[in-house]
Amino acid sequence: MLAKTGLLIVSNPKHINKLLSNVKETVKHTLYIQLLTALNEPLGSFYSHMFNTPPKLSRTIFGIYSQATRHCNNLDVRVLLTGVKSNVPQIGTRNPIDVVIFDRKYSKADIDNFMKCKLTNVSKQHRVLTVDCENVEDPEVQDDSADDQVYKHACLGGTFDRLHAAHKVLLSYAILHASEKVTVGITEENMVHSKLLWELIQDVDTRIANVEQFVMDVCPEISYNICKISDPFGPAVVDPTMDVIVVSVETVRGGEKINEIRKQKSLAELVIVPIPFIDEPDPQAREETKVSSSNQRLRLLGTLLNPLEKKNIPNKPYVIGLTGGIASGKSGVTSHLKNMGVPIIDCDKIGHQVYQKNAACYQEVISQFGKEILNSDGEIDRRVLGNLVFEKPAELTKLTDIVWPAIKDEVQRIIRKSEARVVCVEAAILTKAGWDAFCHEVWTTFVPEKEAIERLKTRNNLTEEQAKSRMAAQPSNKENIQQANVVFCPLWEVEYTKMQVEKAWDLLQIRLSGL
Ligand SMILES: CC(=O)SCCNC(=O)CCNC(=O)[C@H](O)C(C)(C)COP(=O)(O)OP(=O)(O)OC[C@H]1O[C@@H](n2cnc3c(N)ncnc32)[C@H](O)[C@@H]1OP(=O)(O)O
Repeated sequence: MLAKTGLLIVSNPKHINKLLSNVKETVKHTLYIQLLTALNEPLGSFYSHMFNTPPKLSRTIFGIYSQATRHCNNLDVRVLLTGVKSNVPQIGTRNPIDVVIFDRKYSKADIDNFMKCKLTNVSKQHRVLTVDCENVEDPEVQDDSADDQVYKHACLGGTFDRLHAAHKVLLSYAILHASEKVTVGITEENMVHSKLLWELIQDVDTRIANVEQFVMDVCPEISYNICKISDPFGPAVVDPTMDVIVVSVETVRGGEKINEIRKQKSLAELVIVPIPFIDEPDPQAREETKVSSSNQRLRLLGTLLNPLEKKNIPNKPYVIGLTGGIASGKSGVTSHLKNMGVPIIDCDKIGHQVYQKNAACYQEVISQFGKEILNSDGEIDRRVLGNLVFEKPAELTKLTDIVWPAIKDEVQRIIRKSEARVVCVEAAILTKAGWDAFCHEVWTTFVPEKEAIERLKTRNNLTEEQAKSRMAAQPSNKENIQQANVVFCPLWEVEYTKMQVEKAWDLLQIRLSGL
Protein backbone atom coordinates (compact mmCIF):
# COMPACT_ATOMS: atom_id res chain seq x y z
CA MET A 1 0.00 0.00 0.00
CA LEU A 2 1.27 3.47 -0.85
CA ALA A 3 2.17 5.61 2.16
CA LYS A 4 1.10 9.25 2.19
CA THR A 5 4.38 10.60 3.55
CA GLY A 6 7.82 9.02 3.42
CA LEU A 7 11.22 9.85 4.83
CA LEU A 8 14.29 8.73 2.95
CA ILE A 9 17.48 8.53 4.96
CA VAL A 10 20.33 8.92 2.50
CA SER A 11 23.83 7.96 3.49
CA ASN A 12 25.23 8.47 0.00
CA PRO A 13 23.55 10.97 -2.39
CA LYS A 14 25.06 9.15 -5.34
CA HIS A 15 22.42 6.48 -4.78
CA ILE A 16 19.65 8.96 -5.26
CA ASN A 17 18.75 7.89 -8.77
CA LYS A 18 18.01 4.34 -7.74
CA LEU A 19 16.39 5.38 -4.48
CA LEU A 20 13.96 7.76 -6.09
CA SER A 21 12.92 5.32 -8.77
CA ASN A 22 12.18 2.86 -5.95
CA VAL A 23 10.33 5.17 -3.56
CA LYS A 24 7.78 6.32 -6.10
CA GLU A 25 6.30 2.83 -5.68
CA THR A 26 6.11 3.36 -1.92
CA VAL A 27 5.08 6.97 -1.30
CA LYS A 28 2.22 8.89 -2.88
CA HIS A 29 2.28 12.45 -1.61
CA THR A 30 5.24 13.90 0.30
CA LEU A 31 8.76 12.57 0.33
CA TYR A 32 11.17 14.03 2.84
CA ILE A 33 14.85 13.37 2.26
CA GLN A 34 17.40 13.52 5.05
CA LEU A 35 21.06 13.32 4.11
CA LEU A 36 23.54 11.66 6.37
CA THR A 37 26.93 13.13 5.78
CA ALA A 38 29.09 10.31 4.54
CA LEU A 39 28.98 6.74 3.50
CA ASN A 40 29.68 4.33 6.36
CA GLU A 41 28.80 6.89 8.97
CA PRO A 42 26.96 5.14 11.76
CA LEU A 43 23.38 6.32 12.20
CA GLY A 44 24.17 7.42 15.73
CA SER A 45 26.54 10.16 14.63
CA PHE A 46 23.90 11.72 12.50
CA TYR A 47 24.82 15.26 11.33
CA SER A 48 28.13 15.32 13.13
CA HIS A 49 30.10 16.46 10.05
CA MET A 50 27.54 18.89 8.83
CA PHE A 51 27.86 21.78 11.20
CA ASN A 52 29.62 24.87 9.88
CA THR A 53 29.77 23.63 6.30
CA PRO A 54 26.20 23.90 5.10
CA PRO A 55 26.68 25.53 1.67
CA LYS A 56 28.73 22.53 0.68
CA LEU A 57 25.42 20.75 0.35
CA SER A 58 24.14 23.11 -2.35
CA ARG A 59 25.09 21.08 -5.38
CA THR A 60 23.99 17.82 -3.81
CA ILE A 61 20.61 19.37 -3.19
CA PHE A 62 20.41 20.66 -6.75
CA GLY A 63 21.20 17.12 -7.99
CA ILE A 64 18.55 15.56 -5.75
CA TYR A 65 15.80 17.92 -6.89
CA SER A 66 16.83 17.41 -10.54
CA GLN A 67 16.61 13.65 -10.16
CA ALA A 68 13.34 13.92 -8.27
CA THR A 69 11.89 15.85 -11.21
CA ARG A 70 12.77 12.94 -13.46
CA HIS A 71 11.84 10.04 -11.25
CA CYS A 72 8.95 11.14 -9.06
CA ASN A 73 7.56 14.40 -10.35
CA ASN A 74 4.17 13.66 -8.81
CA LEU A 75 5.65 13.70 -5.28
CA ASP A 76 6.19 16.77 -3.15
CA VAL A 77 9.90 16.19 -2.47
CA ARG A 78 11.50 18.15 0.38
CA VAL A 79 15.19 17.84 1.20
CA LEU A 80 15.44 18.54 4.91
CA LEU A 81 18.04 21.01 6.08
CA THR A 82 17.11 20.35 9.68
CA GLY A 83 20.18 20.23 11.83
CA VAL A 84 22.32 22.06 9.30
CA LYS A 85 21.88 25.32 11.16
CA SER A 86 22.02 24.05 14.72
CA ASN A 87 22.95 20.88 16.43
CA VAL A 88 19.43 19.89 17.36
CA PRO A 89 19.65 16.46 15.82
CA GLN A 90 15.96 15.76 15.47
CA ILE A 91 13.64 15.57 12.49
CA GLY A 92 10.25 17.14 13.19
CA THR A 93 8.49 17.27 9.83
CA ARG A 94 5.17 19.02 9.30
CA ASN A 95 3.49 15.83 8.03
CA PRO A 96 3.73 12.64 10.10
CA ILE A 97 6.00 10.04 8.52
CA ASP A 98 4.27 6.84 7.41
CA VAL A 99 7.31 5.06 6.04
CA VAL A 100 11.03 5.46 6.77
CA ILE A 101 13.35 4.19 4.03
CA PHE A 102 17.05 3.59 4.56
CA ASP A 103 19.49 3.32 1.66
CA ARG A 104 21.66 0.70 3.34
CA LYS A 105 21.40 -1.99 5.96
CA TYR A 106 21.75 -1.00 9.60
CA SER A 107 21.47 -3.12 12.70
CA LYS A 108 18.04 -3.34 14.30
CA ALA A 109 19.44 -1.63 17.39
CA ASP A 110 20.73 1.32 15.33
CA ILE A 111 17.40 1.69 13.55
CA ASP A 112 15.38 1.43 16.77
CA ASN A 113 17.58 4.01 18.40
CA PHE A 114 17.34 6.33 15.40
CA MET A 115 13.56 6.06 15.27
CA LYS A 116 13.25 6.74 18.96
CA CYS A 117 15.74 9.57 19.30
CA LYS A 118 15.74 11.38 15.96
CA LEU A 119 12.18 11.35 14.66
CA THR A 120 9.56 13.39 16.45
CA ASN A 121 6.60 13.07 14.07
CA VAL A 122 6.01 9.47 13.05
CA SER A 123 2.54 8.03 12.44
CA LYS A 124 1.41 5.14 14.65
CA GLN A 125 1.23 2.66 11.77
CA HIS A 126 4.61 3.56 10.27
CA ARG A 127 6.77 1.08 8.38
CA VAL A 128 10.55 0.81 8.04
CA LEU A 129 12.12 -0.30 4.74
CA THR A 130 15.59 -0.69 3.33
CA VAL A 131 16.46 -0.19 -0.32
CA ASP A 132 19.90 -1.67 -0.70
CA CYS A 133 21.95 0.54 -2.98
CA GLU A 134 25.38 -1.04 -2.67
CA ASN A 135 27.46 -0.48 -5.81
CA VAL A 136 25.02 1.93 -7.46
CA GLU A 137 26.31 5.37 -8.31
CA ASP A 138 24.67 8.16 -10.21
CA PRO A 139 27.35 10.29 -11.84
CA GLU A 140 24.97 13.23 -12.21
CA VAL A 141 24.86 14.06 -8.53
CA GLN A 142 28.06 16.02 -8.14
CA ASP A 143 30.34 16.29 -5.16
CA ASP A 144 30.11 19.60 -3.45
CA SER A 145 33.03 21.94 -3.67
CA ALA A 146 34.25 23.71 -0.58
CA ASP A 147 34.34 27.30 -1.82
CA ASP A 148 30.89 28.41 -0.67
CA GLN A 149 30.47 30.84 2.18
CA VAL A 150 27.78 31.44 4.75
CA TYR A 151 26.45 34.96 5.35
CA LYS A 152 24.02 36.26 7.94
CA HIS A 153 21.13 37.36 5.78
CA ALA A 154 20.19 35.98 2.35
CA CYS A 155 17.39 37.17 0.10
CA LEU A 156 15.60 36.14 -3.07
CA GLY A 157 12.46 37.08 -4.93
CA GLY A 158 9.99 35.68 -7.42
CA THR A 159 6.42 34.69 -8.16
CA PHE A 160 6.67 31.21 -6.62
CA ASP A 161 3.52 30.02 -8.35
CA ARG A 162 2.74 26.35 -7.65
CA LEU A 163 5.96 25.64 -5.78
CA HIS A 164 8.14 23.31 -7.86
CA ALA A 165 11.62 21.78 -7.76
CA ALA A 166 13.42 24.88 -9.08
CA HIS A 167 11.76 27.07 -6.41
CA LYS A 168 12.78 24.55 -3.77
CA VAL A 169 16.40 24.70 -4.99
CA LEU A 170 16.41 28.53 -4.86
CA LEU A 171 14.95 28.55 -1.36
CA SER A 172 17.33 25.83 -0.18
CA TYR A 173 20.36 27.70 -1.55
CA ALA A 174 19.25 30.83 0.29
CA ILE A 175 18.81 28.86 3.51
CA LEU A 176 22.22 27.21 3.14
CA HIS A 177 23.90 30.56 2.56
CA ALA A 178 22.27 32.28 5.55
CA SER A 179 23.18 31.78 9.17
CA GLU A 180 20.36 33.90 10.62
CA LYS A 181 17.70 35.08 8.23
CA VAL A 182 16.21 34.63 4.77
CA THR A 183 13.97 37.26 3.16
CA VAL A 184 11.74 36.10 0.32
CA GLY A 185 9.96 38.76 -1.79
CA ILE A 186 6.83 37.43 -3.48
CA THR A 187 5.37 39.35 -6.41
CA GLU A 188 1.92 40.89 -6.09
CA GLU A 189 -0.60 40.56 -8.90
CA ASN A 190 0.50 43.78 -10.64
CA MET A 191 3.84 42.07 -11.41
CA VAL A 192 2.53 38.93 -13.08
CA HIS A 193 0.46 40.19 -16.02
CA SER A 194 3.17 39.59 -18.60
CA LYS A 195 3.48 35.92 -17.66
CA LEU A 196 2.03 33.10 -19.69
CA LEU A 197 -1.43 32.12 -18.41
CA TRP A 198 -1.07 34.60 -15.55
CA GLU A 199 -4.79 34.24 -14.92
CA LEU A 200 -4.02 30.81 -13.45
CA ILE A 201 -1.35 32.08 -11.06
CA GLN A 202 -2.27 31.42 -7.43
CA ASP A 203 -3.20 34.46 -5.38
CA VAL A 204 -0.31 36.06 -3.53
CA ASP A 205 -1.45 34.92 -0.07
CA THR A 206 -1.52 31.29 -1.20
CA ARG A 207 1.95 31.62 -2.73
CA ILE A 208 3.28 33.18 0.47
CA ALA A 209 1.69 30.44 2.58
CA ASN A 210 3.24 27.71 0.38
CA VAL A 211 6.72 29.21 0.57
CA GLU A 212 6.43 29.69 4.31
CA GLN A 213 5.24 26.16 4.82
CA PHE A 214 8.13 24.79 2.75
CA VAL A 215 10.92 26.74 4.44
CA MET A 216 9.55 26.06 7.91
CA ASP A 217 9.31 22.40 7.05
CA VAL A 218 12.85 21.98 5.71
CA CYS A 219 14.63 24.32 8.11
CA PRO A 220 12.78 25.87 11.05
CA GLU A 221 16.04 26.87 12.73
CA ILE A 222 16.50 30.29 11.10
CA SER A 223 14.11 33.22 10.76
CA TYR A 224 12.17 34.17 7.64
CA ASN A 225 10.67 37.37 6.34
CA ILE A 226 8.29 36.47 3.53
CA CYS A 227 6.88 39.67 2.12
CA LYS A 228 4.87 40.94 -0.84
CA ILE A 229 6.72 42.97 -3.45
CA SER A 230 5.13 45.23 -6.04
CA ASP A 231 8.31 46.16 -7.94
CA PRO A 232 11.28 44.02 -9.08
CA PHE A 233 13.52 45.07 -6.18
CA GLY A 234 11.50 44.96 -2.95
CA PRO A 235 13.44 45.32 0.30
CA ALA A 236 16.70 44.25 -1.42
CA VAL A 237 17.42 47.87 -2.36
CA VAL A 238 16.82 49.30 1.10
CA ASP A 239 17.76 46.69 3.69
CA PRO A 240 21.34 47.25 4.95
CA THR A 241 21.43 43.87 6.74
CA MET A 242 21.25 41.79 3.56
CA ASP A 243 24.48 40.14 2.40
CA VAL A 244 23.67 37.75 -0.42
CA ILE A 245 21.02 37.33 -3.10
CA VAL A 246 20.14 34.02 -4.72
CA VAL A 247 18.97 34.31 -8.34
CA SER A 248 18.36 32.00 -11.28
CA VAL A 249 20.86 32.24 -14.16
CA GLU A 250 18.13 34.09 -16.05
CA THR A 251 17.76 36.82 -13.42
CA VAL A 252 21.43 37.62 -12.68
CA ARG A 253 20.84 40.97 -14.39
CA GLY A 254 18.13 41.71 -11.80
CA GLY A 255 20.67 41.06 -9.02
CA GLU A 256 23.16 43.40 -10.70
CA LYS A 257 20.52 46.10 -11.02
CA ILE A 258 19.78 45.75 -7.30
CA ASN A 259 23.48 46.24 -6.58
CA GLU A 260 23.60 49.36 -8.76
CA ILE A 261 20.77 50.86 -6.71
CA ARG A 262 22.35 49.77 -3.43
CA LYS A 263 25.58 51.44 -4.48
CA GLN A 264 23.76 54.69 -5.22
CA LYS A 265 22.30 54.49 -1.72
CA SER A 266 25.72 53.72 -0.19
CA LEU A 267 24.60 50.23 0.84
CA ALA A 268 26.99 47.31 0.60
CA GLU A 269 26.60 45.28 -2.61
CA LEU A 270 25.07 41.83 -2.32
CA VAL A 271 26.97 38.70 -3.23
CA ILE A 272 25.09 37.24 -6.21
CA VAL A 273 24.64 33.45 -6.19
CA PRO A 274 23.26 32.25 -9.54
CA ILE A 275 21.49 28.89 -9.69
CA PRO A 276 21.28 26.86 -12.90
CA PHE A 277 17.95 25.70 -14.29
CA ILE A 278 16.57 22.25 -13.68
CA ASP A 279 15.84 20.61 -17.02
CA GLU A 280 12.26 19.68 -17.75
CA PRO A 281 12.56 15.93 -18.39
CA ASP A 282 9.67 15.66 -20.81
CA PRO A 283 8.69 19.02 -22.29
CA GLN A 284 5.36 18.90 -24.14
CA ALA A 285 4.11 21.21 -26.89
CA ARG A 286 4.51 24.91 -25.99
CA GLU A 287 6.48 24.07 -22.81
CA GLU A 288 9.87 25.40 -21.79
CA THR A 289 12.86 23.07 -21.55
CA LYS A 290 13.42 24.09 -17.91
CA VAL A 291 11.19 23.24 -14.97
CA SER A 292 8.90 26.27 -14.69
CA SER A 293 5.59 27.48 -13.33
CA SER A 294 4.35 28.33 -16.81
CA ASN A 295 4.80 24.66 -17.80
CA GLN A 296 2.72 23.74 -14.79
CA ARG A 297 0.02 26.20 -15.75
CA LEU A 298 -0.06 24.84 -19.31
CA ARG A 299 -0.54 21.37 -17.84
CA LEU A 300 -3.54 22.56 -15.85
CA LEU A 301 -5.51 23.27 -19.02
CA GLY A 302 -8.19 20.61 -19.41
CA THR A 303 -7.65 19.19 -15.90
CA LEU A 304 -9.89 19.49 -12.85
CA LEU A 305 -8.65 22.83 -11.55
CA ASN A 306 -11.28 23.36 -8.85
CA PRO A 307 -13.05 20.50 -7.08
CA LEU A 308 -16.60 19.52 -7.97
CA GLU A 309 -19.51 20.48 -5.77
CA LYS A 310 -22.06 17.83 -4.91
CA LYS A 311 -25.39 18.88 -6.47
CA ASN A 312 -28.80 17.40 -6.04
CA ILE A 313 -29.53 16.87 -9.74
CA PRO A 314 -30.16 13.72 -11.81
CA ASN A 315 -26.99 11.91 -12.89
CA LYS A 316 -28.15 11.47 -16.48
CA PRO A 317 -27.48 13.21 -18.70
CA TYR A 318 -24.29 14.56 -17.16
CA VAL A 319 -24.40 18.31 -17.83
CA ILE A 320 -21.34 20.38 -18.60
CA GLY A 321 -21.91 24.13 -18.51
CA LEU A 322 -19.46 25.78 -20.87
CA THR A 323 -18.92 29.47 -20.33
CA GLY A 324 -16.23 32.04 -21.03
CA GLY A 325 -15.70 35.66 -21.95
CA ILE A 326 -16.75 37.15 -25.26
CA ALA A 327 -14.50 36.01 -28.14
CA SER A 328 -12.65 33.60 -25.84
CA GLY A 329 -13.00 30.59 -28.11
CA LYS A 330 -16.07 28.82 -26.69
CA SER A 331 -17.19 27.76 -30.15
CA GLY A 332 -13.78 26.13 -30.82
CA VAL A 333 -14.24 24.00 -27.72
CA THR A 334 -17.84 23.12 -28.58
CA SER A 335 -16.85 22.07 -32.10
CA HIS A 336 -14.33 19.57 -30.64
CA LEU A 337 -16.98 18.32 -28.19
CA LYS A 338 -19.48 18.03 -31.02
CA ASN A 339 -16.98 15.89 -32.96
CA MET A 340 -16.78 13.63 -29.92
CA GLY A 341 -20.55 13.17 -30.08
CA VAL A 342 -21.58 15.58 -27.31
CA PRO A 343 -24.85 17.45 -28.05
CA ILE A 344 -24.37 21.20 -27.62
CA ILE A 345 -27.19 23.37 -26.28
CA ASP A 346 -26.35 26.80 -27.65
CA CYS A 347 -27.92 29.44 -25.37
CA ASP A 348 -27.07 32.36 -27.68
CA LYS A 349 -29.10 30.64 -30.38
CA ILE A 350 -32.00 29.85 -28.05
CA GLY A 351 -31.78 33.48 -26.86
CA HIS A 352 -32.27 34.64 -30.43
CA GLN A 353 -35.23 32.29 -30.93
CA VAL A 354 -37.19 33.39 -27.86
CA TYR A 355 -37.83 36.87 -29.27
CA GLN A 356 -38.39 35.93 -32.90
CA LYS A 357 -41.71 37.18 -34.30
CA ASN A 358 -44.55 35.50 -32.37
CA ALA A 359 -42.20 33.70 -29.93
CA ALA A 360 -42.69 33.99 -26.14
CA CYS A 361 -40.65 37.14 -25.49
CA TYR A 362 -41.22 39.05 -28.74
CA GLN A 363 -43.91 41.47 -27.47
CA GLU A 364 -42.28 42.09 -24.12
CA VAL A 365 -38.92 42.98 -25.68
CA ILE A 366 -40.66 45.43 -28.04
CA SER A 367 -42.66 46.97 -25.17
CA GLN A 368 -39.42 47.44 -23.26
CA PHE A 369 -37.17 48.76 -26.04
CA GLY A 370 -39.62 50.32 -28.53
CA LYS A 371 -40.46 49.66 -32.16
CA GLU A 372 -37.12 51.21 -33.23
CA ILE A 373 -35.53 47.79 -32.69
CA LEU A 374 -37.62 46.20 -35.45
CA ASN A 375 -36.37 45.76 -38.99
CA SER A 376 -38.53 46.09 -42.13
CA ASP A 377 -40.03 42.57 -41.84
CA GLY A 378 -41.00 43.06 -38.21
CA GLU A 379 -38.20 40.94 -36.70
CA ILE A 380 -36.13 42.29 -33.82
CA ASP A 381 -32.84 43.58 -35.24
CA ARG A 382 -30.24 42.16 -32.86
CA ARG A 383 -27.55 44.57 -34.01
CA VAL A 384 -29.74 47.53 -32.99
CA LEU A 385 -30.78 45.84 -29.75
CA GLY A 386 -27.16 44.88 -29.03
CA ASN A 387 -26.02 48.49 -29.44
CA LEU A 388 -28.73 49.61 -27.00
CA VAL A 389 -27.91 47.12 -24.28
CA PHE A 390 -24.18 46.36 -24.43
CA GLU A 391 -23.29 49.98 -23.74
CA LYS A 392 -25.66 50.24 -20.75
CA PRO A 393 -25.64 47.55 -18.05
CA ALA A 394 -29.10 48.55 -16.73
CA GLU A 395 -30.62 48.06 -20.21
CA LEU A 396 -28.92 44.71 -20.60
CA THR A 397 -30.42 43.62 -17.29
CA LYS A 398 -33.87 44.65 -18.52
CA LEU A 399 -33.37 42.42 -21.58
CA THR A 400 -31.99 39.45 -19.67
CA ASP A 401 -34.78 39.71 -17.07
CA ILE A 402 -37.20 39.16 -19.96
CA VAL A 403 -35.36 36.45 -21.91
CA TRP A 404 -33.39 34.38 -19.39
CA PRO A 405 -36.42 32.59 -17.86
CA ALA A 406 -37.57 31.55 -21.35
CA ILE A 407 -34.06 30.44 -22.39
CA LYS A 408 -33.64 28.51 -19.14
CA ASP A 409 -36.98 26.69 -19.59
CA GLU A 410 -35.99 25.64 -23.09
CA VAL A 411 -32.48 24.52 -21.99
CA GLN A 412 -33.93 22.41 -19.16
CA ARG A 413 -36.54 20.92 -21.49
CA ILE A 414 -33.78 19.83 -23.93
CA ILE A 415 -31.70 18.36 -21.08
CA ARG A 416 -34.67 16.39 -19.74
CA LYS A 417 -35.44 14.79 -23.05
CA SER A 418 -31.82 14.08 -24.00
CA GLU A 419 -30.73 10.46 -24.33
CA ALA A 420 -27.03 11.34 -24.38
CA ARG A 421 -24.67 10.44 -21.50
CA VAL A 422 -23.13 13.94 -21.56
CA VAL A 423 -24.59 17.21 -22.83
CA CYS A 424 -22.98 20.62 -22.98
CA VAL A 425 -24.82 23.86 -22.22
CA GLU A 426 -22.94 26.71 -23.85
CA ALA A 427 -23.82 30.02 -22.16
CA ALA A 428 -21.76 33.21 -22.08
CA ILE A 429 -22.76 34.12 -18.57
CA LEU A 430 -23.79 30.82 -17.14
CA THR A 431 -22.71 31.45 -13.55
CA LYS A 432 -24.04 35.03 -13.38
CA ALA A 433 -27.42 33.64 -14.42
CA GLY A 434 -27.10 30.94 -11.74
CA TRP A 435 -27.44 28.16 -14.31
CA ASP A 436 -24.41 26.34 -12.93
CA ALA A 437 -26.98 25.03 -10.40
CA PHE A 438 -28.24 22.54 -13.00
CA CYS A 439 -24.79 21.69 -14.46
CA HIS A 440 -22.63 18.96 -12.92
CA GLU A 441 -19.46 20.76 -13.97
CA VAL A 442 -18.56 24.23 -15.20
CA TRP A 443 -15.94 24.49 -17.90
CA THR A 444 -14.63 27.85 -19.05
CA THR A 445 -12.56 29.28 -21.86
CA PHE A 446 -10.38 32.34 -21.54
CA VAL A 447 -7.88 34.28 -23.60
CA PRO A 448 -5.93 37.36 -22.47
CA GLU A 449 -8.20 40.43 -22.51
CA LYS A 450 -6.01 42.14 -25.11
CA GLU A 451 -6.47 39.18 -27.44
CA ALA A 452 -10.26 39.18 -26.95
CA ILE A 453 -10.36 42.90 -27.84
CA GLU A 454 -8.36 42.26 -31.03
CA ARG A 455 -10.67 39.39 -31.97
CA LEU A 456 -13.74 41.59 -31.45
CA LYS A 457 -12.21 44.35 -33.56
CA THR A 458 -11.47 42.05 -36.49
CA ARG A 459 -14.26 39.44 -36.13
CA ASN A 460 -17.15 41.71 -35.13
CA ASN A 461 -15.93 44.99 -36.65
CA LEU A 462 -16.19 46.72 -33.28
CA THR A 463 -14.22 49.75 -32.17
CA GLU A 464 -11.87 49.35 -29.22
CA GLU A 465 -14.41 51.15 -26.99
CA GLN A 466 -17.30 48.93 -28.10
CA ALA A 467 -15.17 45.82 -27.60
CA LYS A 468 -14.29 46.95 -24.09
CA SER A 469 -17.88 47.71 -23.14
CA ARG A 470 -19.00 44.27 -24.36
CA MET A 471 -16.30 42.69 -22.26
CA ALA A 472 -17.33 44.77 -19.28
CA ALA A 473 -20.83 43.28 -19.57
CA GLN A 474 -19.40 39.83 -18.78
CA PRO A 475 -17.59 38.36 -15.78
CA SER A 476 -13.80 38.78 -15.98
CA ASN A 477 -11.45 35.90 -16.82
CA LYS A 478 -10.50 35.69 -13.15
CA GLU A 479 -14.12 35.41 -12.03
CA ASN A 480 -14.88 32.74 -14.64
CA ILE A 481 -11.77 30.76 -13.70
CA GLN A 482 -12.56 30.93 -9.99
CA GLN A 483 -16.01 29.50 -10.60
CA ALA A 484 -14.97 26.84 -13.12
CA ASN A 485 -13.94 23.25 -12.56
CA VAL A 486 -12.02 22.93 -15.85
CA VAL A 487 -10.38 25.69 -17.90
CA PHE A 488 -9.23 25.98 -21.52
CA CYS A 489 -7.14 28.62 -23.20
CA PRO A 490 -7.90 28.62 -26.94
CA LEU A 491 -5.17 31.14 -27.67
CA TRP A 492 -3.06 29.08 -30.03
CA GLU A 493 -3.49 26.69 -32.94
CA VAL A 494 -6.67 24.59 -33.22
CA GLU A 495 -4.73 21.40 -32.47
CA TYR A 496 -3.64 22.74 -29.12
CA THR A 497 -7.23 23.53 -28.13
CA LYS A 498 -8.21 20.07 -29.30
CA MET A 499 -5.50 18.56 -27.11
CA GLN A 500 -6.92 20.42 -24.07
CA VAL A 501 -10.44 19.26 -24.81
CA GLU A 502 -9.33 15.66 -25.31
CA LYS A 503 -7.49 15.75 -22.01
CA ALA A 504 -10.62 17.13 -20.29
CA TRP A 505 -12.76 14.50 -21.98
CA ASP A 506 -10.48 11.61 -20.93
CA LEU A 507 -10.39 12.83 -17.34
CA LEU A 508 -14.17 13.27 -17.39
CA GLN A 509 -14.56 9.62 -18.41
CA ILE A 510 -12.66 8.63 -15.25
CA ARG A 511 -14.97 10.79 -13.15
CA LEU A 512 -18.05 9.37 -14.87
CA SER A 513 -16.88 5.81 -14.30
CA GLY A 514 -16.82 6.55 -10.57
CA LEU A 515 -20.49 7.63 -10.47
C1 LIG B 1 -27.15 33.01 -19.33
C2 LIG B 1 -26.63 33.11 -20.76
O1 LIG B 1 -25.45 33.14 -20.95
S1 LIG B 1 -27.75 33.06 -22.07
C3 LIG B 1 -26.83 33.40 -23.52
C4 LIG B 1 -26.58 34.86 -23.69
N1 LIG B 1 -27.80 35.50 -24.16
C5 LIG B 1 -28.45 36.44 -23.42
O2 LIG B 1 -28.09 36.79 -22.31
C6 LIG B 1 -29.65 37.04 -24.06
C7 LIG B 1 -29.49 38.53 -24.29
N2 LIG B 1 -28.64 38.76 -25.43
C8 LIG B 1 -29.15 38.96 -26.69
O3 LIG B 1 -30.34 38.93 -26.88
C9 LIG B 1 -28.21 39.19 -27.84
O4 LIG B 1 -26.97 38.66 -27.50
C10 LIG B 1 -28.05 40.67 -28.18
C11 LIG B 1 -29.35 41.21 -28.75
C12 LIG B 1 -27.67 41.50 -26.99
C13 LIG B 1 -26.94 40.84 -29.25
O5 LIG B 1 -27.20 39.98 -30.31
P1 LIG B 1 -26.09 39.69 -31.44
O6 LIG B 1 -25.54 40.99 -31.91
O7 LIG B 1 -26.66 38.75 -32.43
O8 LIG B 1 -24.90 39.00 -30.65
P2 LIG B 1 -24.80 37.52 -30.05
O9 LIG B 1 -26.10 37.08 -29.48
O10 LIG B 1 -24.19 36.64 -31.06
O11 LIG B 1 -23.82 37.81 -28.83
C14 LIG B 1 -22.53 38.39 -29.03
C15 LIG B 1 -21.66 38.02 -27.88
O12 LIG B 1 -22.21 38.59 -26.67
C16 LIG B 1 -22.46 37.58 -25.74
N3 LIG B 1 -23.66 37.88 -24.98
C17 LIG B 1 -24.94 37.64 -25.32
N4 LIG B 1 -25.74 38.03 -24.33
C18 LIG B 1 -24.98 38.55 -23.37
C19 LIG B 1 -25.24 39.10 -22.10
N5 LIG B 1 -26.49 39.16 -21.61
N6 LIG B 1 -24.21 39.55 -21.36
C20 LIG B 1 -22.96 39.45 -21.82
N7 LIG B 1 -22.63 38.90 -23.01
C21 LIG B 1 -23.64 38.47 -23.77
C22 LIG B 1 -22.65 36.33 -26.58
O13 LIG B 1 -22.43 35.15 -25.87
C23 LIG B 1 -21.66 36.51 -27.67
O14 LIG B 1 -20.35 36.12 -27.22
P3 LIG B 1 -19.31 35.41 -28.24
O15 LIG B 1 -19.07 36.42 -29.30
O16 LIG B 1 -18.14 35.10 -27.39
O17 LIG B 1 -20.03 34.20 -28.76
